[in-house]
Amino acid sequence: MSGVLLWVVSPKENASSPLGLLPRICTPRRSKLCSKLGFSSGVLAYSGAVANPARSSEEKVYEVVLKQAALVREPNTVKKKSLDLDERITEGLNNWDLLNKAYDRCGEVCAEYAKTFYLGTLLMTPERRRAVWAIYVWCRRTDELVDGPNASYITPKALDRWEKRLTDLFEGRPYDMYDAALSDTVAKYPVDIQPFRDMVEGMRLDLRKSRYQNFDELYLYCYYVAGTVGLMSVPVMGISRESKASTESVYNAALALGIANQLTNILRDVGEDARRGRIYLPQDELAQAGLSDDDIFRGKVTDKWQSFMKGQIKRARMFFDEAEKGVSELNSASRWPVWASLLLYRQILDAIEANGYDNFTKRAYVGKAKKLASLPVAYGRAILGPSNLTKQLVPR
Ligand SMILES: CC(C)=CCC/C(C)=C/CC/C(C)=C/CC/C(C)=C/[C@@H]1[C@@H](COP(=O)(O)OP(=O)(O)O)[C@]1(C)CC/C=C(\C)CC/C=C(\C)CCC=C(C)C
Ligand SMILES: [Mn+2]
Repeated sequence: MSGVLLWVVSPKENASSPLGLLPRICTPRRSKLCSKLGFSSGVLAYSGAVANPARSSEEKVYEVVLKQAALVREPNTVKKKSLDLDERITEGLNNWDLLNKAYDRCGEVCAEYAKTFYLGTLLMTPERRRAVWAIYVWCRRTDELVDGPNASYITPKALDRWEKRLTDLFEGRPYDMYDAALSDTVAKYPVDIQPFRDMVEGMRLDLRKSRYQNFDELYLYCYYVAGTVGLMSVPVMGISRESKASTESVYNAALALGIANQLTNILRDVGEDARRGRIYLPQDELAQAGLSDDDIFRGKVTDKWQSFMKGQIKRARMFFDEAEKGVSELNSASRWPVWASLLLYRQILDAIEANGYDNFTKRAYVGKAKKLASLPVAYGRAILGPSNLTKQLVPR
């Protein structure tokens, strides 16, 4: 995989170190829009937000949610050029063969990097399945830019080039096979470029920032790198025709699942991140708990650490709870992989608890037996259709 990423790194940039600190002081506020925004008050309460004229991250992100929901309702407003494959990759093949091959390759990458998820996608219709693979591969490649073997060569300029390439593929000018698959997907489904751009923004943030002052800042980061995945996926996975939920509420749930996954990822990887000089925990909450960066670097499990971790885990679970409300509203064939991924990822939090909150030296993981046991549970939930409890606010 890393080979296909090298193009964004110019030889000149190889020499420079991309890691630097540029902390940004954010000014969150506890929004009255809380319930309207679809965040449980408990979730917001944890953000430690105070009255302030600046918009909170939740509000900024909610604007994107509304935009995505509107696109699904009015798909015709999205005008995309048809796929115009580059000569470099069309030579000797017609577009049809090429596209099938491109999607197959996406499936292979997906199977290699995320086996359980890949198996889940096999339950989806062939069209949807390959579109999800194409999105997965683009996300994985984007993440690899800052997390993969060539990460130390990645500069903001390289990310600018990656974003330019993204624009090109949305306009029907894919650069390589994987891009060609995504280019086709975004032409077929009402997928907007904004969440993709925002994910690249998250990678920029990772290059320049290694501390988060408060939960509002961390929330924005989690949106960029993971909430975006939820917003990208819903138009492809589809909302059930029987669903009476509003489109916004489904997108909100998708966003919440991305945030929950990322928060869990962060809590699992505290030790690993600290060894790279990174602390993805709200600084103000650490201070309130009587903890400092040095405590994290020392990596000793103390009473203070345990009680801090309990609060962080509680918040991550709230986002999972928020996400649960939307899964049943998805198309029936998409529900099982999403339930499976939700149940599996959430169990990482249980594993952190079972490790006595030692996420400095122990890696929390879900064992094979538990993974297997979760699959029929996910299936059971997936066969239950959309709830009748939510009111349809807008036609779909
Ligand atoms: C069915 C399903 C899960 C679909 C999503 C498929 C998809 C496009 C996944 C892309 C994931 C990806 C490669 C993201 C790049 C950034 C990243 C790596 C984020 C972290 C994922 C965990 O990966 P890992 O443990 O390998 O992390 P390391 O890189 O090793 O540190 C994240 C924690 C976030 C992933 C976020 C999601 C999968 C969002 C899921 C939300 C939905 C699919 C929406 C579901 C809809 C409703 C209504 C709930
Ligand atoms: Mn990663």
